[in-house]
Amino acid sequence: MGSGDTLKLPVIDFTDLKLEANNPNWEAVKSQVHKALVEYGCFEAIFHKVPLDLMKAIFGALQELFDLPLQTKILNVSQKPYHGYVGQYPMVPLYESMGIDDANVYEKVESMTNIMWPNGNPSFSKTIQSFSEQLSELDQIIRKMALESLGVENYLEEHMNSTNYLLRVMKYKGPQTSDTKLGLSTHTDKNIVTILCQNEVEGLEVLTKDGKWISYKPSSPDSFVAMIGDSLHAWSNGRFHSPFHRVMMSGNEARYSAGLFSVPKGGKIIKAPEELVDEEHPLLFKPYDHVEFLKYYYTEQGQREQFALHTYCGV
Ligand SMILES: O=C(O)CCC(=O)C(=O)O
Ligand SMILES: [Fe+2]
Repeated sequence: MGSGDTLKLPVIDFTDLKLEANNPNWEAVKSQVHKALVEYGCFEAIFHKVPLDLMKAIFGALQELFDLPLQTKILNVSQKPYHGYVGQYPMVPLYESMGIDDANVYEKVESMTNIMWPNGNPSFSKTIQSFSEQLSELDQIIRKMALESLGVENYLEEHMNSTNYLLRVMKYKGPQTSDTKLGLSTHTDKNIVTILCQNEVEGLEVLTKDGKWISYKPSSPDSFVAMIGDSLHAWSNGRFHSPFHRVMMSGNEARYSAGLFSVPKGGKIIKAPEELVDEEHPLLFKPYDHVEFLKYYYTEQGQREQFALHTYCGV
């Protein structure tokens, strides 16, 4: 499995598409989304709603955040596993990250900001909140198209209301060598949909179903990576793929990235709609609670599993 140079993620243009307004391109883009989610579980989205100065501001804010002393950063703790500060892991020494729960809600962001900066930092809060809010429209467009394309749009409202937004921000130190070093280990995301963006330093790689690594290279300044997580894989009864991916780093420069994760709320049971279960598509996963699954995933056994969800609740 070498890194493929010629392979590329599908690119899908969301220009002028809105959640609430009709657009003649909706159907055509929807079928591209469907195809990409079935074949790759992932694609590059061109989405202009996040202005370039907000993109610049977000990477400035990330630098400011990760420049704080470690004693301060570890004060960002969360009840949910992997939602707080993560870093200083011997397996991935270049990596650190922080989670901001309900990042599209100003008061929620502000309470996290005030832990990091006891005297407040409203411009940080505003940047994080507006970025998350603007980008959440892309998440909602993709999920609407995904459900429509499966013919189960009658579940849309329930599906949308059962999630909240976690913004995870990442810093990967440059390894100070031209050799390639592991930034973040191979994994699948556990949530519904992830939307990623990065500063000018590349490193994200996505594994195809037939075992080839695609190195992601954004084709425009308005590019994001959209990716399916295990929850939507399970909910769609396997129709949509959730791809393995990792981050590989080389060189001197730090890589900053941000991911908007739509995450099932605690207590919500993930269960494939009956319309998606039939003789040809037998049920793949028993209904499960996402937060309970995460607790299992972050145990020692869960961490050793390549397909943790299969072991946890596979039929
Ligand atoms: O930094 C990236 O581009 C990827 C991060 C990632 O895969 C994750 O946080 O789940
Ligand atoms: Fe990921």
